[in-house]
Amino acid sequence: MTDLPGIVVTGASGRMGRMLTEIVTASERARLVGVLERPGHAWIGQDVGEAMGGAPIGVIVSDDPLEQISQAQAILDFTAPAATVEFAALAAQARCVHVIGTTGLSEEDLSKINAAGRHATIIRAGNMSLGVNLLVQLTKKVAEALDEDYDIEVIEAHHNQKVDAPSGTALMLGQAAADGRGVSLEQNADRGRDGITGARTRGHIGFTAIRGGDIVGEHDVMFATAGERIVLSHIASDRAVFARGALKAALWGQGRKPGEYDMLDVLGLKEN
Ligand SMILES: NC(=O)C1=CN([C@@H]2O[C@H](COP(=O)(O)OP(=O)(O)OC[C@H]3O[C@@H](n4cnc5c(N)ncnc54)[C@H](OP(=O)(O)O)[C@@H]3O)[C@@H](O)[C@H]2O)C=CC1
Ligand SMILES: O=C(O)C1=N[C@H](C(=O)O)C[C@H](O)C1
Repeated sequence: MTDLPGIVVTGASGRMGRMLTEIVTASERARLVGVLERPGHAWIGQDVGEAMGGAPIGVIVSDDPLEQISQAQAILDFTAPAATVEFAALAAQARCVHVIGTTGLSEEDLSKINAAGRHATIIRAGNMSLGVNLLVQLTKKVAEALDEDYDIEVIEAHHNQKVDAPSGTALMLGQAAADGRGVSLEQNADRGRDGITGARTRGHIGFTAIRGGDIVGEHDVMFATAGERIVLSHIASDRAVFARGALKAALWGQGRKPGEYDMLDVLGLKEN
């Protein structure tokens, strides 16, 4: 029992933090050794099971990331960019696995995470579900097969509390489309249309973000041309798909050398 990898969940009271805490607690392949929230949070010092409205599980919510991470084999981190950069540095110190689901990371954040990857095993993806990672590979293949007569549009929908747009998943799908086409996403992305925009630029990859209610996460990649449209689609209806993917990544990362990996590595979907 005690040789199971010890997992710390960050942002425990968040939508994903709660789901991750439940999934790790129920797992027979890992043990929950710590949960984190920010200093001053109402949950600090409480048993996380009770804080979530259930029975105690013997894990107390802490605001001390250094102490928690130093006793763990992996951190599951779905929080916010500033927190994730801090946790990556601590994961590097502790030489452990850092599974990053946080989206909305800036180039500066990414370069700090990359530096942490010299000592930590970092697995980062804007979406940890099997379905979306398959969709990424399908998008690349369809984009490879079609020319610029097909306009590519990525449409995403999320709940009304989401703070970043386009979603991390939409950016993964846009990147896959750009890779399939052999072009740079930065130079071809069309991320905000408003007013007299002029006609669509041939070859651009468009992004549209819908925010409403409690939508968990929906993504379409549309290839539209005169007379027909192909739409590749994914709907997440339960956050458990992300949490299960994150735990799978943490287990896959055990004993893996430091560096940066993604879910395609974990799921064996990466093409050479
Ligand atoms: N890759 C994937 O598969 C998925 C990624 N995500 C991403 O995960 C992130 C979180 O999403 P979601 O759970 O919906 O967001 P929530 O806002 O519900 O949860 C985020 C949690 O992180 C906490 N937090 C922020 N800073 C710190 C800190 N310094 N120390 C400890 N805890 C901290 C927040 O606390 P407080 O409320 O006090 O700020 C909050 O509890 C987003 O970036 C989202 O896009 C979501 C789902 C799937
Ligand atoms: O914030 C969310 O909720 C989600 N975020 C991720 C993203 O930005 O793509 C993944 C999922 O779609 C849910």
